[in-house]
Amino acid sequence: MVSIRRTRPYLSPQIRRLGYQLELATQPQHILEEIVWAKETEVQGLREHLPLHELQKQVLSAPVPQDFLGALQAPPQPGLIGEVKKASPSKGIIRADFDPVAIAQSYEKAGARCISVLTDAQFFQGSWDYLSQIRQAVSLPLLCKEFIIYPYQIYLARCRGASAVLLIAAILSDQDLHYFNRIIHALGMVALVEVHTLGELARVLGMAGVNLIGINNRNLENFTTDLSTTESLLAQKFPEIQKRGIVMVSESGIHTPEDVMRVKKAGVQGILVGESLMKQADIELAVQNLLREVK
Ligand SMILES: O=P(O)(O)OC[C@@H](O)[C@@H](O)c1c[nH]c2ccccc12
Repeated sequence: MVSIRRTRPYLSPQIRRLGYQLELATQPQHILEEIVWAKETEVQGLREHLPLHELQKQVLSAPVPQDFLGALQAPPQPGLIGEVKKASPSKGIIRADFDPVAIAQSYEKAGARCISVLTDAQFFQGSWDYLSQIRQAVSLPLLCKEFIIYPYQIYLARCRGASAVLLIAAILSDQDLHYFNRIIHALGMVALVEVHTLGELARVLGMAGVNLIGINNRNLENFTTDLSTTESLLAQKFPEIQKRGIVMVSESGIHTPEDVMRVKKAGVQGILVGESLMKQADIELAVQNLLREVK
């Protein structure tokens, strides 16, 4: 179970001088905590550059989002969400020769249903600009792959052309998850709510209005991936998920056509794949090969 402290614990020098023995680990305990602490500062900077009320005005003239959910519901399944990913904290640079627009166009040509765009600069070498650039170059629905901790980022995603926004259950309280999901829907988008444990899945299923859930196969503490995460979580909650018609996505660690069939059998309608496609020179060919058993 990964738990995070939403902000960096801070003790002023004056308080420290009082000499109480405060058992406070001031270093981040894992990568997710480190990323979320950095986001706090980043969003503060974004707000200074463009205040929320200005951003909200821009939303009014932004184009209507595409149907992300509909794209994943179309046969044959699972549909591919291809991720535009230059680097990650665990792998470093994944693709040195990185042209986000060209990559997105290859995904579209090869039959991906949606595209995931990493917007985090510090840890994934992504960019908010990639989202707008890709929006102009392809017609597929786009997922904003961000560490959302404020509604501000949701409005920004909508302005930059996203149709879906990632919400990570591990970093949000139930209240924030529910509230952010509602904002995303109110803006005409859909939330991909990401879980990686049974406890998180149960939390999310306890919430009304969730219609798209991603199971992350990556262990967030040691970065290993294991597709049995998708199998085991789905097996334990399948009747409820099916009854509610929730669209399920398997995320991370999908490398081969066999992997694709394995998560299909587990019951997902979509797959989110980055690294294994980004590592290959010809992305179009790589997608066609990955999806060759999907009929
Ligand atoms: O590169 P992979 O193993 O195919 O994984 C893609 C995607 O699932 C992964 O990038 C991801 C899943 N959840 C996230 C949350 C934040 C950043 C990245 C991610």
